[in-house]
Amino acid sequence: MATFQIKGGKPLKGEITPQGAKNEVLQILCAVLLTNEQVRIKNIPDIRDVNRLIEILGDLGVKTQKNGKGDFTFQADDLRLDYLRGKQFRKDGAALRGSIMLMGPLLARFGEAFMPKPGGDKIGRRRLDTHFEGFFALGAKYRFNPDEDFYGVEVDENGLQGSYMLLEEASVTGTANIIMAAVLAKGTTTVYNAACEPYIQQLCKMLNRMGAKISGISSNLLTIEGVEVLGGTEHTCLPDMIEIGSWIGLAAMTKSELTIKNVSWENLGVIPDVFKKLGIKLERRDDDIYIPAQENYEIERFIDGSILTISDAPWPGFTPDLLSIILVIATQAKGSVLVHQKMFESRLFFVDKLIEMGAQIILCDPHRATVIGLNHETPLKGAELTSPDIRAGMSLLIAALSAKGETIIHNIDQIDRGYEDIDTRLRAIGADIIRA
Ligand SMILES: CC(=O)N[C@H]1[C@@H](OP(=O)(O)OP(=O)(O)OC[C@H]2O[C@@H](n3ccc(=O)[nH]c3=O)[C@H](O)[C@@H]2O)O[C@H](CO)[C@@H](O)[C@@H]1O
Ligand SMILES: C=C(OP(=O)(O)O)C(=O)O
Repeated sequence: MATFQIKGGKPLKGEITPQGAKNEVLQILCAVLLTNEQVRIKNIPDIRDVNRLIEILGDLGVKTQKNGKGDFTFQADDLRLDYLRGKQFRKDGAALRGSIMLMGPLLARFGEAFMPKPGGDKIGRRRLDTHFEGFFALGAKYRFNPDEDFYGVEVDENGLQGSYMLLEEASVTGTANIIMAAVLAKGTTTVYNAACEPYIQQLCKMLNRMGAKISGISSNLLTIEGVEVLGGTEHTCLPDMIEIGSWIGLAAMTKSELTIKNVSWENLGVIPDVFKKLGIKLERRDDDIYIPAQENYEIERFIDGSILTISDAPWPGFTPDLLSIILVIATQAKGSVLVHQKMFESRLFFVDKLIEMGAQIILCDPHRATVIGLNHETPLKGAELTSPDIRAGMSLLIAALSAKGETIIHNIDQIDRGYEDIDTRLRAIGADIIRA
């Protein structure tokens, strides 16, 4: 398995263009199944999870044509649905989280859908109740008694029927699945407590261009009037906000001057402000983020003087996918912060590795860690580490680039799952990193 060898402590400098958004493109790719016409998608990142989903679509019979870098045309006009019942799909589908979103479009268009228990990061329990409760509200039933590893749902000859649903939680992939099922259902579906991340907004806008009738986009109350058929379209994915946050963190930790190009500011929500609360200076320059080289950054306190807490929440709250990055940056800030990861149970355990590198962190419980910043007075020191999940992996990479000495990171497949060509892009701005 590949590793990264990093010699840290060097300031970096230059421009970075963020890749297309992983979690958006996974939804958008599944939506190509909703029409037999061509769908062209641009700004697709060349990362492992996305490439796997494109392969699954190909095995399912979707015609795939590459027009250029990150630019593909798909056509789902002649599918091999038996692939979904075979052993190969059990293996392929289980390799990533995003494949669960094949279910909604398949159910809507073909009346049945199968799915192995999806993969993705091992960051605690990742239940699927919202997805299934949504399908059941639209009239679907289990095709067979679900076992732990394989699910099947179907709908009778009357097809899916629109209905009202109040989701138990604002699940991102769950909401995407329900929307993709409901666009072809008979009648009107109302989804309250819907997730409303830019990923979901983008999906809804694309579906409307295909002929769907979705209103309430960007709110948590969606109204979807079912239509009989959807047509082709073109779609361009947003820049990846999680990658943008990762670059901000990297700049601060390594005292680097970076410009992040074309970030789509209006889709970043609270992300820039949360980094500013850690004392990081960043400027809006047109649609870019400019981060000057900074010797220090000081964590703010709450107005009453108490220690700052940064926690995750469904959009427009702060995304859980950036908390690991926040945690690593805080290790070299001036001041203290409590990082509270409310959604996932096992995402903070990687702090052990940062502690090994010399960070001052107290893991209070699986959801909360207090970080006492070193104010760049004592650098982290190089270590041999294994990347446990995609965002912890990127955080360790950032720690390594700021650290004194050499760090080796194993299991970098986890990082490649979500960050395109990361070592080449880092070398281009001056990092000393080798893939071995
Ligand atoms: C492929 C993809 O798009 N993955 C993202 C998606 O995963 P995914 O869609 O799997 O995550 P969900 O939104 O379903 O839920 C994530 C976790 O948060 C909990 N939860 C969720 C909503 C809520 O209101 N309260 C609550 O506690 C869930 O129980 C679960 O443990 O959204 C997550 C939450 O932003 C991100 O971390 C993942 O990167
Ligand atoms: C948790 C993540 O991904 P996935 O849902 O694909 O595991 C992530 O992108 O941070």
